Amino acid sequence: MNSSGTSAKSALRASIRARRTARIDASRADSGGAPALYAEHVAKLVRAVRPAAVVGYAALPGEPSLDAALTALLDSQTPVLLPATRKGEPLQLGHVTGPLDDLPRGTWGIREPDRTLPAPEALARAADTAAAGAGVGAGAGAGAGAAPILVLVPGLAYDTRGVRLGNGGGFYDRTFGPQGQFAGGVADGVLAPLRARLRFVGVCWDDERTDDLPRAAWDLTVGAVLTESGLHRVTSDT
Ligand SMILES: Nc1ncnc2c1ncn2[C@@H]1O[C@H](COP(=O)(O)OP(=O)(O)OP(=O)(O)O)[C@@H](O)[C@H]1O
Repeated sequence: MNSSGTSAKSALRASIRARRTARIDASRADSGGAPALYAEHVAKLVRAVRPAAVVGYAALPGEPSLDAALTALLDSQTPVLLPATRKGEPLQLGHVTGPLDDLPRGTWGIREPDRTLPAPEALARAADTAAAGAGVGAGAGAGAGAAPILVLVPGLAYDTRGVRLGNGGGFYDRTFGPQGQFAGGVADGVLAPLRARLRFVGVCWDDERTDDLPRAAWDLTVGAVLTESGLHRVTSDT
């Protein structure tokens, strides 16, 4: 991506962050039904996808909150993992075992699980645990028919092709993007089957869906975008 793409991204981030700040102020007056809407849409998605595990995120003020959605998944015994960030590194992931509000706050005040692993390892274990529970036999490469892993990806904006504008740290790109931790040759016997199970769904607000975002070679794209109004398929795979 050229420097005009980079500055276009920065300008867009600034305007979306300003709108999110205004949203926080507005929601103080109106307690808002958005978390319930996201919970409803996530529940519907989970019923359709039947994932072995769901990777969520613990929202900061202004971001769409998945707290109600993830709490409902935990109540129904669906394994939920949350990310932990370390500057300049791919995401780590850890299982949530108790109430989201009990989680310690890590970098940038984000609630993070205290026991985490690199994402490939964490997801391979989650997949194995789910397979053992279903009596299918362990192995991240449990191959065709293995249950997907749903990854709910927070974004400042998504375009109609599923291109994402993140917060600028590159965490999701380093982990799941085309040049990230899961990238590798087709001959990669461990990562390839695990990667094939990942289903990326972006999460943002309706007014953050846009026609065309600048896209860098490393940017993660998603297969659908979830907003307060529901699930939106992307137009084509990029
Ligand atoms: N696979 C990778 N390895 C190393 N650095 C990477 C990789 N992918 C992205 N980056 C770096 O991350 C930085 C941020 O990228 P970008 O602006 O696309 O982030 P973002 O998608 O908005 O952020 P985030 O995923 O944290 O929300 C860039 O400087 C980029 O070089």
